[in-house]
This record gives sequence, structure tokens and C-alpha cells, in this order.
Amino acid sequence: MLLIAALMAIPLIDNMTTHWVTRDLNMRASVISTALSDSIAEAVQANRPQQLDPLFKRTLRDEKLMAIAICGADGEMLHRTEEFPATLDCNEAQTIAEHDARILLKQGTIHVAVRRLESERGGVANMILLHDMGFIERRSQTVRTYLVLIFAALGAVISITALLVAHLSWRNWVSSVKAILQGESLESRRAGAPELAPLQGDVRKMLRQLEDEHRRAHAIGDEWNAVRLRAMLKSDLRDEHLIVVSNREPYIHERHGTQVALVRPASGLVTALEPIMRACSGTWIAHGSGAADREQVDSHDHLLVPPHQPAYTLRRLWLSKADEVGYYSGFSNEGLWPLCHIAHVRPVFRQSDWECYKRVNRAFADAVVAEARSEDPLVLVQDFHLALAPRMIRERLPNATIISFWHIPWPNPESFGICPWREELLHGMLGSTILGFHTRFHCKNFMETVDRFLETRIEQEHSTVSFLGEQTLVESYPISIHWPSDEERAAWPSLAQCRNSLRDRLGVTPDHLVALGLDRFDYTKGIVERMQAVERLLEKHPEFIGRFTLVQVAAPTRGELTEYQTFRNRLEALASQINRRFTRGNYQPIHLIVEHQETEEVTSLYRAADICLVTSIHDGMNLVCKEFIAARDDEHGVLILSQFAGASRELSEALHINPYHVEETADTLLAAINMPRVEQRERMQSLRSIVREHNVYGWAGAMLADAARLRLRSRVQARVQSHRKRAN
Ligand SMILES: O=P(O)(O)OC[C@H]1O[C@H](O[C@H]2O[C@H](CO)[C@@H](O)[C@H](O)[C@H]2O)[C@H](O)[C@@H](O)[C@@H]1O
Ligand SMILES: O=c1ccn([C@@H]2O[C@H](COP(=O)(O)OP(=O)(O)O)[C@@H](O)[C@H]2O)c(=O)[nH]1
Repeated sequence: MLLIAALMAIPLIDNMTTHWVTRDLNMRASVISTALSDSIAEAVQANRPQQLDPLFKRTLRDEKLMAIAICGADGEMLHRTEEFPATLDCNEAQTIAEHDARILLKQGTIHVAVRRLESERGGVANMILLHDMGFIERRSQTVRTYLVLIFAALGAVISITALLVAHLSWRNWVSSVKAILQGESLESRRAGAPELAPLQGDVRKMLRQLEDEHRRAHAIGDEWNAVRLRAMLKSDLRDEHLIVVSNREPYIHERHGTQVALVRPASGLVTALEPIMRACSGTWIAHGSGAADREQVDSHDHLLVPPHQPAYTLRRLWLSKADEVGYYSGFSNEGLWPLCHIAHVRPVFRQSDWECYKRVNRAFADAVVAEARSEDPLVLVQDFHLALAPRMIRERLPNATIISFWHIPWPNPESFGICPWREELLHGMLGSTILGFHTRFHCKNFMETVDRFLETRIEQEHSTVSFLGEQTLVESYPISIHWPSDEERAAWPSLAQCRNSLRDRLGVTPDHLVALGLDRFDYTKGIVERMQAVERLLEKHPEFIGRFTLVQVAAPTRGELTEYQTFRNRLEALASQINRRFTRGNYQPIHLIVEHQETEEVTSLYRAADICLVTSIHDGMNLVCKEFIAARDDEHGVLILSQFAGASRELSEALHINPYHVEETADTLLAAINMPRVEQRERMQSLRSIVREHNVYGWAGAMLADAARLRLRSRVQARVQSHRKRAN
């Protein structure tokens, strides 16, 4: 560009130079003619022009003056110096001088000036002065060369400066892009490079649009199902092999005498994750806790499940009895479980349990690494048994996408702070890419806990925690259940069959009122408070004695722990006491079944009951209430739900209670018994549409959509960094 500009400037400069030089030569001609006028007039008058030769010779020493001639008044040439061109006469010289004063001869361009000379004695002559203009061309050439050189130097300086500026701007821009990708605020960076702000704005907008599209495409609210989840895994996550890791396994092989029995454990975690694994396939790593488990696996400890319709691989992990006791019963169930549930049970923390917990978490992390099929696997770490595993996996597989889900509540910082290894646990969890809780409230508690005990940067706006150069998205994903298909529903026994078979078993009439409680035998489930409410109902409304029964299924759980044994004894005693009080013939108000029920029986019980009672004193989510809703395709039945269960946030049409308020629960029981069928239907319809829409595929879909978004981010980030490296 600069060169072109220089070449364009040359004719202009030539013109100006010629103009200045012509003016200069005209002045010189006037000065010379004035100086010589007397001598010339005298010589002309004396008619001896030759006598001027010495004078002209001296004058011609000026290198630019080339020749001189003297013309008479009538235009004839009187005298001329040797160099004066023979072809140029006096009249022509006069004409040229009056026009542009230049003539091109074989010597080059010549300037022609004619000056009239008058002597005091009246003699008149014209003097012609020829100046060589070749020097102008030489000077013009020099000017051209300098001009090109100057412009070239200028160009070089500008280019180097531009390169420097571009380099600095690129670095600045790259780090800004990096900041955007990491979700940082741009305000401080903008202040440093205002000229880059629009560009940064564009990049930020582009990324947001990408993310929004992702969210829109996978928004919970559109109906989710297994097919859609599978399709999403395939399209958005390149069909990545899914690895789930949890303590509890989905299928347990138990030994019953000489027989091996397959048991589906009573666990909300298993209830939720099993359909996800059926839909997505992959590998589920879990503790092989069944007495006959080892006999069922191959040499890699693998087993295809479900046994009659294999869809995914179960990888069983073996633990020594001592490790199982220390890690599961000890640190997890005597320490973290009461720590996270407000159940007024004092957590127990033992150093030896902590050592087991660390060792077992390491074993699970090793198993994940062994099962990974790529450098950046998609790993779903489940629950409080494995708080350290995310960091341990991250150390071995830095590019893994680790989605951790905490299935139980997260307490406030004061409560959590009593744990002697609080920092280690938080450090472990923050190895996750995404950390999920059931509710926003649990997320908030977690963020506050992190803020209290670790040096991190928390961005509330983006729900992220940055720690040791890594970022964790802390988000709420309310877990749910598989919504039964028409085919599955068609296989269910009818409502009437379910009602009648239960009432037959109880030895009561078909119109007998039944409330159902179905839980693990856990002190967090509020079973004591539930029985007290039934007792209070019967005290206040004796008309229901003989007409109302609470059927309470309490599946044995964690029975090796004293706390659970004590609780069971207390509850059984309470049930007996209430039953003794209100027994009439065969009738007992509380029917306690301390036995694990298989899924089919559970569904049948849900369909048989008039009321489902979920009175947890604290519960992460509680899936029993959602299963009850799903089972009631007759759109009847009333759900009484504790306000301290995560599910109460979603299920607003349930009758909410505070389980500590026994009187209120008793009154709510009465309201449920008396609820008109129209109202039951309205409430149940609303509850059913919520659970159908927010099913477990939506839960997994939301997490996987976020994972896909973050994987995309880190790919863009990696690309920006590699560009930067190349630019450096
Ligand atoms: O495995 P166990 O020790 O026998 O205990 C059973 C499960 O209990 C807990 O379930 C929690 O997860 C549910 C699903 O998210 C949720 O609805 C419930 O509120 C929680 O209590 C525990 O978190 C699981 O790990 C256990 O497997
Ligand atoms: O005898 C029983 C008792 C419970 N459950 C199942 O155990 C799960 C309990 O999950 P929830 O989330 O309510 O609580 P958790 O026990 O996981 O704390 C539900 O799927 C129940 O159907 C079962 O299969 N058999």
C-alpha cells in the first residue's frame, strides 16, 4: 500500500519541482540580463557583438546556463555563443518563452528565457538565455529514490508495530476467550483492552447461544423417555461409554439354603439408575455384596444384566469384611448419613473407618480407570459412599467428565463442619466436573460449606466453584422414576384385584380404609411419627377403629448397626403398644411387615391403598411417593408427604405435613380419608403429569446435556490454546 502511495506521489512531486525550478530560472535570467544589459547595448550599438564573447564565456561558467544569444529589434540573430542550437531562431525562442518556456532538444529539456534590453542611449535588443533543465530530472530521480526508500522504511516500521500490537492483542484476546470459556467475568479484562470488547462480546454471545440451544434441545418439560435419552447420548456425547459407580449394586445374588436367589435391593439409587443403564448401556461398578455374587461373574468380575434381558455390564468390586465394615457401616452410615440428615442421631467418626473409606474409594477409582475405554470417559459417581473418588479419578484421567450425584441432603456449614475430615471430603468432591443435588437448597448449603472451609472462587451466577484451577458446576437435578409404559401397565393386576387381595390378607372387608407406608427400616423415614399420628387419629376419631389400618412395610437395612437395631426394637414395640390399645377381635390398626418386598408386590400395594404416607423426618428425595403416583392410573388415592422430603418441592398437590407435628398429621389423615373423589382425581391428575414429565430420563438427560455442553466448552478451549501456542 505504502509503495503504491509513493509511486502515485511521484508525478505530483515532479510537477511541483518543475514549477519551482522554472520560476527560479526565470529569476536567474532576469538577474543575468540586468547585469549584462549595458555591455550588450554598447556592443550592439557599436555593431560589434563579438566583443561580448569573453563576457558571455565568464557568464556561462554557471553550470546551469547553457547558451546565450542576442537578437536585434527586428528579430534577426545578431550573435550567439557556440552552444546555442542552430535550429532555434529568435522568433521561435520568443514564442516558447511566452508559453511554457521549455523545449526538448537532443541535449535534453531546455529552459528558454527572452529578456528585452534597452540602453540609456536608446539601443534595443533581445537577449535569449538557455538553461539546461536536465538537472531537474536528475534531482527528480533522486527524490523518487528517497521517496521509495522513506516509504519502504515507514512501511517496515508500521508493519513491525502492527505485528507487535496484533500479537499483544491476540494474547489478550485469547486469554479473554479463555476467561469466557471458564465463565469468568469480562469486566476487568475489558478495561485493559477496550478495542477488543466488541469481539469478546461476540464470542461470549456465540457461546451463550450454543449453550442455550443445548439447553432448549434438552429442556426438561418436553417428555423424556429411554429412546430420547439413548439418542441424546449418541448425538451429543458421541455415544460415549457410560461408567456408573456406586456402592449398592442393582442385582444381588443371595444364597437361600442351597439355592441362589436374585434380589433387587430396596434403594432409591438403584430404582433410579437401573432404567438409565438399561437405556444407555455401559458399565456399572458396584460392591459385590451378595453371598453368592462371586459365583456369577466372569474372570473380569463382569456380569451381563438384567439376567434375562442383558442391557449393560455389572462390574462387581470385592471388599474385605474389615473394609466393608469401616467404609460402609462405619464412615458412611454411622458418620456421613447422620451428619447429612437432620435426624438428631449423633454422627460417629473413627480414624480407622476413615482409613477404610479412603482405601475403598481408591479401589473404586482404580476400577473406573480399568473400565475406561477412552482418555475422557463419562463417569457417573453416585452418592456419599464415594466422596473421594471424583478427585482420585481426576488425578488418573484428567480429561474425564465426572458427574457426581449426592442422593441425600447436604447440611449447613455448621453441621458439616463437625466432620474431622471435612476439607478432604470437599476436596474429593470438587474433582467432579458436575456435582448434582436434588434441590437448590442442598446446592446452596454445599456452596456455603465450601466457602467456609476451602480457598475457592465461587460464582453464584454460574453455580460454579473454581478450585485448584478446575471448575465444578454445582446444580440441582431432582431425581425421579421410570414412568411405566402402557405395556408395563397392562401387565399389572387390576385395581380391584390389588384392593381385594390386600384386604383378604388383612382379614377385613373390601371397603376397609388402608394407608400404606413403605420404606427401608431407617430412622430418617419418620415411621415412629407416622404410627403416633395413626394412634392420635384413632384417639380423636374412634369411629375409625376397626375401619382403618396402616400397612407399614419396613425393609430391613443396615441391620448390623446398633442404631438401626435400637430403632427397629423401638418401632416394633410402638406398633405392638398401639395395636394392643385398639385391637378389636382380629382387627389391628397397624400391620407391620418387616420384610423386603419385590417390585411387583410393591406396585400391588400402591394400587391397593387409599392413602400413601411418606413422613420422612429428612429425605434427599424419596421415590416411594413418586412410585405411588405412577401406580395410580385410576387417578385416585391421596398422598400425604413430609415437607422435609426433597420430593415435596415438586409435588405441590400432595397433602404436606410436618412429621414432628403429630396432631397435624393425624388431622391430615382424617382429611385424606374424607377427601371427595373429585378432589382426589384433580390432585392425582396434577401429580401424575408432574412425575410423568419430570421422569428419571429427564434427570439423566439434564445432567448429560450439561456434560455435553461442558465437553464442548473444553474442546473449544483446547483449540483456542493450541492456536495460541502456534501463534507464540
Ligand atoms: O444402599 P443402602 O445402604 O441399603 O441404602 C439404600 C439407599 O438409600 C439412600 O437413598 C437415597 O437415594 C434416593 C434416590 O436418590 C433418594 O430418593 C433417597 O431420599 C435417598 O435416601 C442412599 O442415598 C443410597 O445410596 C442407598 O443405596
Ligand atoms: O420392601 C421394599 C421397600 C422399598 N423398596 C424400594 O426402595 C426404594 C426406596 O427409595 P427411596 O428413594 O424412597 O428411599 P431410599 O430407601 O433410597 O432412602 C423404592 O424404589 C421402593 O420401591 C422395595 O423395592 N422394596
